[in-house]
Amino acid sequence: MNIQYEEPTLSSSYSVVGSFPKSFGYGLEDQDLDPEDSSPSTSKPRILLMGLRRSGKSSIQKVVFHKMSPNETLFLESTNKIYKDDISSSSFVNFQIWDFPGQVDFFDPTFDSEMIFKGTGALIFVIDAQDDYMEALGRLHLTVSRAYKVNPDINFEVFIHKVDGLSDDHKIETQRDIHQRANDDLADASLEKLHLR
Ligand SMILES: Nc1nc2c(ncn2[C@@H]2O[C@H](COP(=O)(O)OP(=O)(O)OP(=O)(O)O)[C@@H](O)[C@H]2O)c(=O)[nH]1
Repeated sequence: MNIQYEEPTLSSSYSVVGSFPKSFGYGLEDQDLDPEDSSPSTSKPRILLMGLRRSGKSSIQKVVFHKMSPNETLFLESTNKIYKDDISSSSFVNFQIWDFPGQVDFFDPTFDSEMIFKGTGALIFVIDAQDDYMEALGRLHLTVSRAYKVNPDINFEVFIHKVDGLSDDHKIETQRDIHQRANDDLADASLEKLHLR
């Protein structure tokens, strides 16, 4: 099977990720660490990748930072625990990406939201545009409201992913609809101060 990713055509507050840069030239080292570990690396700036199962979180991380070809992402297995990846190509580029499983249960007592969200700079929520995104919107709302409660300084980014199967009109309509619904949900919960980008 051959996946073809097209260039992203939209750029606005809601990021539409339609293709992966071919090479970012980062020399990286994979790590599969326990999130509880207290090594000094855990104090690096941290970006969280969250979203429903199969939305494409690991693919984004592998293609952007590990030069994986988009076709190879077809064979990625589902992530079943938090996968911490050190991105440190120089003293200027030095941060961590935490790739979460799609089925994170925020109500599970072992999910330590304090530890996870306190030290986080940005949370990227990935939405599969080819899927029915209503469930993803519910999950987005739950995720950002939980994270905001712990750390209101987090930058929240919504990536509308897998737009390669959509027409240009459909891309714009999907982006507008997701933007509208996500912000309506926040307004309904009196969380207007929380800004999604
Ligand atoms: N059409 C299309 N498929 C994609 C794209 N990005 C990823 N995929 C496919 O989506 C599927 C799921 O990708 P993953 O990266 O494993 O998704 P995930 O969100 O990490 O999944 P979990 O670990 O289960 O939460 C794979 O078969 C990928 O090849 C894209 O931009 N377009």
